[in-house]
Amino acid sequence: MFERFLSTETKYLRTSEIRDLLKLTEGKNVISLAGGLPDPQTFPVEEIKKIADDILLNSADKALQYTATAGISEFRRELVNLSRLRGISGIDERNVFVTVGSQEALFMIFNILLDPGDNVVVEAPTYLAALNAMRTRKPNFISITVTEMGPDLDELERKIKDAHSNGKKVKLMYVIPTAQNPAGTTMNTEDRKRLLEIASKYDFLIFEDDAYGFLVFEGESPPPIKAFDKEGRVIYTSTFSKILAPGLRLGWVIAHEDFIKEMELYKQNVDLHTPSLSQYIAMEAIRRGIIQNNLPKIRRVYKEKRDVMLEAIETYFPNDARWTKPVGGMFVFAWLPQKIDTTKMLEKALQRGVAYVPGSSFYADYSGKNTMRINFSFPKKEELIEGIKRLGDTIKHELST
Ligand SMILES: Cc1ncc(COP(=O)(O)O)c(CN)c1O
Ligand SMILES: O=C(O)/C=C/CC(=O)O
Repeated sequence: MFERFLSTETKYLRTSEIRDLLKLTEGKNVISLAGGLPDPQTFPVEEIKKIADDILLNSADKALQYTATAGISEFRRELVNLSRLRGISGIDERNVFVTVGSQEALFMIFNILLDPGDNVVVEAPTYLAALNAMRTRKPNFISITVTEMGPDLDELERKIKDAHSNGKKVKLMYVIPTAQNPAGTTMNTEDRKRLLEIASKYDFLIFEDDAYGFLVFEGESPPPIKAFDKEGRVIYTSTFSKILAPGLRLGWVIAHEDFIKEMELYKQNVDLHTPSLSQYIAMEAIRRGIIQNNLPKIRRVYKEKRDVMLEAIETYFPNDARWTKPVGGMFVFAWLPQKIDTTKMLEKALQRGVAYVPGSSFYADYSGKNTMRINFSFPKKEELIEGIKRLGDTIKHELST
């Protein structure tokens, strides 16, 4: 009925397999290894309740009111402090912008920057909801292979030189340097600095998505690329979804103040401002040290769950499968024998009571047909084992047909 009335951009929208699977498996007897849901045991429920009570007692007139588009000033100042914990310094509140989850930041930033045909570098694989947000802008994707060390920078430099020799300029690179979604990879500091040098040499922007920056549970979490950015070339985003609660729908951007002004102009037309109450809750959670004090527990829970999943994969997956060993984040990415199409196999897995995200959605060109992303943060440990067993049985049956 509405097809003929839809805008061109709307026709480019693609569904999120993650969101669809959340809907499909909700309330069903299926062990979901699909969505990257935080473990509810990591939510500081009592502390949030106390904060909400205090806010509504002392600041209801502001916390329930319209507030500034860029974010509440006091909160933006607290975000400067939280970002300092991640190693980002030399900024003030004029460089900080608050969004409805970092997903809103993704959508806004791509819409502010990208024109049809712009050359955009992405990792292969990368976060599928970022690809979907970019697709409506109809860019030209340049995909860079993700190795165990993160994006292959030799391949990157080669492809950029090639683009330049053909008169093509690269607009930006979208990169997840720490505990990457879906691959789980983490770039070392040397490669982060090298990537920034390449961006400066060829004059393109870096969009650094640091959604899991606080969730490295093995070794140190290297400083974000933004920490080395002296030119204002890096647009940095992060989120409270993994360190406080995703239902608060809170993310933030750190960028040159001129870009923040562009975001303010854009967001006035989207939703006026980010929910005031959520901002007040997160601000108090930072001030009271609740986030900082909860991080060790979150990291311990996810490291233990990662170990349970990796052990189960070793036991139940076929020998010719391979998979990542993430040092942080919430996911393992697996490559299965070439004959398997994980998108086609999903229905059979669901019938056996397990869900995962087919890997091809994480590739700009929908390649990776034999790959899958499996989540370890949400299911209980015993469900992780049973889910991987069901998945292993599904794969072995697929291989036998
Ligand atoms: C890499 C990445 N970026 C952004 C997001 C969006 O998260 P949110 O909107 O909850 O901040 C996610 C959520 N899983 C993610 O994995
Ligand atoms: O699983 C992911 O990567 C994203 C989770 C957020 C969502 O539920 O869409």
